[in-house]
Amino acid sequence: MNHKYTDDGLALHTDLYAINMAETYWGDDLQNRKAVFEVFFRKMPFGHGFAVFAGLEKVIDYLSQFKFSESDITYLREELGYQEDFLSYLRELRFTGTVRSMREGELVFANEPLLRIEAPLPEAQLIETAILNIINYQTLIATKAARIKGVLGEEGIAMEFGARRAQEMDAAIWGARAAYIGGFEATSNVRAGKIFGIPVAGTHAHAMVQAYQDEYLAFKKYAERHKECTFLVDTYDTLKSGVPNAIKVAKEKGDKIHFKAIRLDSGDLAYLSKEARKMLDEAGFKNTKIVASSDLDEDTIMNLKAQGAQIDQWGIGTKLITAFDQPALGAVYKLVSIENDQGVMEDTIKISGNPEKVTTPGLKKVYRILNRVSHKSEGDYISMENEDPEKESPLKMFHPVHTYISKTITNFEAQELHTTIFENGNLVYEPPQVQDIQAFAKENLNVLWEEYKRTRSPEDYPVDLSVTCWENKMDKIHEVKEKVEREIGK
Ligand SMILES: Nc1ncnc2c1ncn2[C@@H]1O[C@H](COP(=O)(O)OP(=O)(O)OP(=O)(O)O)[C@@H](O)[C@H]1O
Ligand SMILES: O=P(O)(O)OC[C@H]1O[C@H](OP(=O)(O)OP(=O)(O)O)[C@H](O)[C@@H]1O
Ligand SMILES: O=C(O)c1cccnc1
Repeated sequence: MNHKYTDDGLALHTDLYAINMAETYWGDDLQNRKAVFEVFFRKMPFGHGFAVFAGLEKVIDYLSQFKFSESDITYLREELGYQEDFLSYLRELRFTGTVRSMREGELVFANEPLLRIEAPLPEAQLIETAILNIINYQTLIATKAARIKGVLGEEGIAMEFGARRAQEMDAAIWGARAAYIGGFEATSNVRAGKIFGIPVAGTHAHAMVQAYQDEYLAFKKYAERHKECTFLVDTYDTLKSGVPNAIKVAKEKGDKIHFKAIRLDSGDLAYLSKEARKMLDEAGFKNTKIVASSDLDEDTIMNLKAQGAQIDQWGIGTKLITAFDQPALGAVYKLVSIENDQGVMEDTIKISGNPEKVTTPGLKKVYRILNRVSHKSEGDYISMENEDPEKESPLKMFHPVHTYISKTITNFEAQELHTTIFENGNLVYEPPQVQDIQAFAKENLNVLWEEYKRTRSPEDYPVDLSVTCWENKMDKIHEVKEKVEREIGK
């Protein structure tokens, strides 16, 4: 650790190039030039049919506190050689922009703006890394949790057990919250419980049985101090020793304890759970539940359910908290509009050989098109800022790349998905409690057809552009191409 500078702020939680770009703009007197950036991802994570947006609360904290501290300024001066006049500018810098965003728990899809940031150019540039860092991780984990919960259904209780395997402490904390947003019932992470007010749950480890070197004694001692008892039964031999010892202690203690559950953490979880269930039932403990853990994910859970495993509660760590099968969401932050020398906003575009990677220029809005008859979503619709899809009936929806895929909607409601979070630097949004966010995410699932919710090969959910938005994009592509040709010809 470099003890020369205190770590007392988050403004330096950025990539060096952002500071160098900010310096370039400032040096060119562009520090008040308005810019608009959008955050979006290009591919659905885990091949899932929907993603669950999370991270906004942390983005709000970050932007509210955005400020270079004196030690940040000293570091930039002494170690990186930035000049005094630029440092004076940075010292005074606060976030003064306007942010429109999806709400946490919203169902989101590839290629639609999750957040829109309108701010003076250097400010907007400096905050890119932190915003992506937050949204990429939390949305990924909330989506993975929703995917796992989708396989478990209402009756399968999901507990987040990942703190020890998470990519560092912040990931454990915010991952626990994201998992809760995605539908998990509890976390084993006590600090996350304290910070966010989410339910905490847990059992005990093999170490306790090893410490007593006697399984019966370990369970008995635990039961002397705890009314609620879940015994881990696989330290020596699940069926010959673990389950019988748990039953023995529960019988001896009678009403003094609540024999809540046993936990299985190794071996054939399907077989062991079925056998353990029989033993518990025969001993009169029909209400005692079975918890399973051990490298679980949605595939293993599906498999175990198909085998008739008698598991009521699921402890899920590594594969959830590290988003094991897809460790990055890949959300990006792209400039869509910039003020010109005359003070007029001009749309910008980033061209790519891959048509799916060409950005969509301009200030836009995102709507969910709800069919008034089925009450299901027809897809999301991205329009230019000044358009109102409800004024268009019938509404033409078409695939933005394969334009021949189209449909016409008549009886619909267009629900705008973005909410204003900051207005000229002022926070105008009150973040909801995480319980309400979880309920909101669950409720949102009602508008999706089942075809988008299945774990394997879900249908592609439509994210379409309005005709005006699409034409604007095509015009911009031609404009940029012509300009490049002209430059080459010179
Ligand atoms: N019946 C089953 N069907 C499919 N997968 C299962 C079944 N039972 C267990 N599994 C999964 O198989 C893997 C078993 O891993 P492994 O054999 O490495 O360890 P283990 O049995 O848990 O023992 P230990 O923890 O002592 O290494 C885990 O991912 C577990 O979730
Ligand atoms: O398998 P995961 O999905 O990551 O779930 C968390 C794992 O953490 C614990 O194991 P660990 O070996 O760390 O400790 P223990 O002694 O409690 O089993 C627990 O028993 C689970 O197996
Ligand atoms: O409470 C448990 O059983 C637990 C918690 C974290 C990791 N593994 C298990």
